[in-house]
Amino acid sequence: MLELSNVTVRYGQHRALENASVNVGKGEIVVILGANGAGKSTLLKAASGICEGVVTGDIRLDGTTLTGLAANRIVDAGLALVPEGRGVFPDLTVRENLTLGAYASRARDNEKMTLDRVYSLFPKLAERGKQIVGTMSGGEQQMVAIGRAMMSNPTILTLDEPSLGLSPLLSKELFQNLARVRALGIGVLMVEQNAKQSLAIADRGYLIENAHVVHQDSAANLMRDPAVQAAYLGVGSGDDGTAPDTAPEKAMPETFAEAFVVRPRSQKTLSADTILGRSVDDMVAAAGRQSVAAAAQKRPDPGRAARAEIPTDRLAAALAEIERSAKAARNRPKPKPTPTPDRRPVTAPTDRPAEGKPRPVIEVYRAPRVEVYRRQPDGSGYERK
Ligand SMILES: Nc1ncnc2c1ncn2[C@@H]1O[C@H](COP(=O)(O)OP(=O)(O)OP(=O)(O)O)[C@@H](O)[C@H]1O
Repeated sequence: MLELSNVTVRYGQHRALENASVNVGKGEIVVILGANGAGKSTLLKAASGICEGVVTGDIRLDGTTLTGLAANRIVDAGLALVPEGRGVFPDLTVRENLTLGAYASRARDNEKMTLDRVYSLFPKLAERGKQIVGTMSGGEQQMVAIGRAMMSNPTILTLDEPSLGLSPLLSKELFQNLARVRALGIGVLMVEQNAKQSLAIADRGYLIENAHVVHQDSAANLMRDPAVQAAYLGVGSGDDGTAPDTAPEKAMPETFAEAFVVRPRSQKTLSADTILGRSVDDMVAAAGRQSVAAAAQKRPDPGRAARAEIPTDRLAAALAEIERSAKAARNRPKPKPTPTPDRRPVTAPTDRPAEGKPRPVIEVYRAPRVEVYRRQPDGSGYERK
C-alpha cells in the first residue's frame, strides 16, 4: 500500500501542499480531483521523488520509506509514474520505449516476462512494436507511456492527467485500460481533469483545494455529491446533458467560438493571444459580452454560485473589469499585425490611459466556470480577480 501521511511541499515560500494524507491500496483506483494549481501534480511528484520543492512528511510504500529517496530508488521500490505529457521518446519505436521502462532493478531480470505481460495487457502495442512512437495517435502514445511505466513492474502506478488531449472515446478506452491494470492487483493513483470518466472506473477519490486535502470518499459517493457535481462534473453546464447555464454558443461571434466552448479543466489559462494570434482587443470585447451574459443568467440563483464556490461579488467585480476593458478595446483602433504573431508575448497594448498606468491585459477562460486573472504589467505574474 502507498501511504502519504501529512505530506507538505514548499516551493520557496509557497506551500503547494499542506499536511496531505492519501493512501492507495493494491488493486484499487484512486482519483485526485482539484482545481488548477491546487497541488495535485505536486503530490504525485513528491511521491515519485521528482518534486523540485522541499518535501516533508511520511511517504511509504509497503512499509519502505520513500521520502528523500532518489527517483530511481522509488521506481525500484515499486512506484511508477506516467507524467503529464506522457514523456515518451517520439523518435524511438514502441518496443524501444517499452524496453527503456525496464531499467529498474526489480524489472531487469524479468524483462521478457514483463514485456509479454504488457503486450497481453495492450495487444495493440504488440502489433505496433516497430512503429515510431511519434507517428502514433495521442491515445496510442498514452498507451505506450502506461506500458513503459508497467515495464518497471510496479505495485503502484501513478498517472498525471492521463486523458489530457484525448477525445472522449479515447479517454474511455484509456480508463478501461487502467481498470485492466487494476485487475492485475496493481494500485492506480491518478490526477485527472476528466472527473466523470475517471470516477466512473475509480474506487475512491480525494479532493484537493488550495494545497489541502479537503474531502475523500468512495467514487460512487463523490459522483452523487452535489458540490462535486457542480465543481467537477459539469452538472448544469451542459456537459452532462442538462441545460447549459451560459449563453448558447451560437450567440458567439464565430471566430471566438473556440475560445469559449467548455473545455477540460486542464486547458489551464487560455491566453487570448494563443487563440487569436493577434486580436487581444476583440477577445476582450467578446469576453465581456459572453461573460456578462453568462453572469446575468447565474445571478438569479445565488445557491448555485455558492455550490460552485464562485463568490458573486468577486465575479461581478471581475466582470465589471472585463466590461470596462471591453469598452476601451472597442474604442481603440486595431493594432497592426506583427510578422510573428504566434510567438508574440502577451503584453499590454502600447496606448495608455490618461493617468499613465499601463492598461491591464485580461485573460479569460472557462474551466468550466469563468475565472479572470489580471497579468501584472511587468509580466511578473497574475493576480486573481
Ligand atoms: N517547480 C515549481 N516552482 C514553484 N512553484 C511551483 C512549482 N511547481 C508547482 N508550483 C506551484 O505549486 C502550486 C501547485 O502546483 P501543481 O502543479 O501541483 O498544481 P495542480 O493542482 O497539479 O494544477 P494543474 O491542474 O494546473 O496542473 C501552483 O501554485 C504552482 O504554481
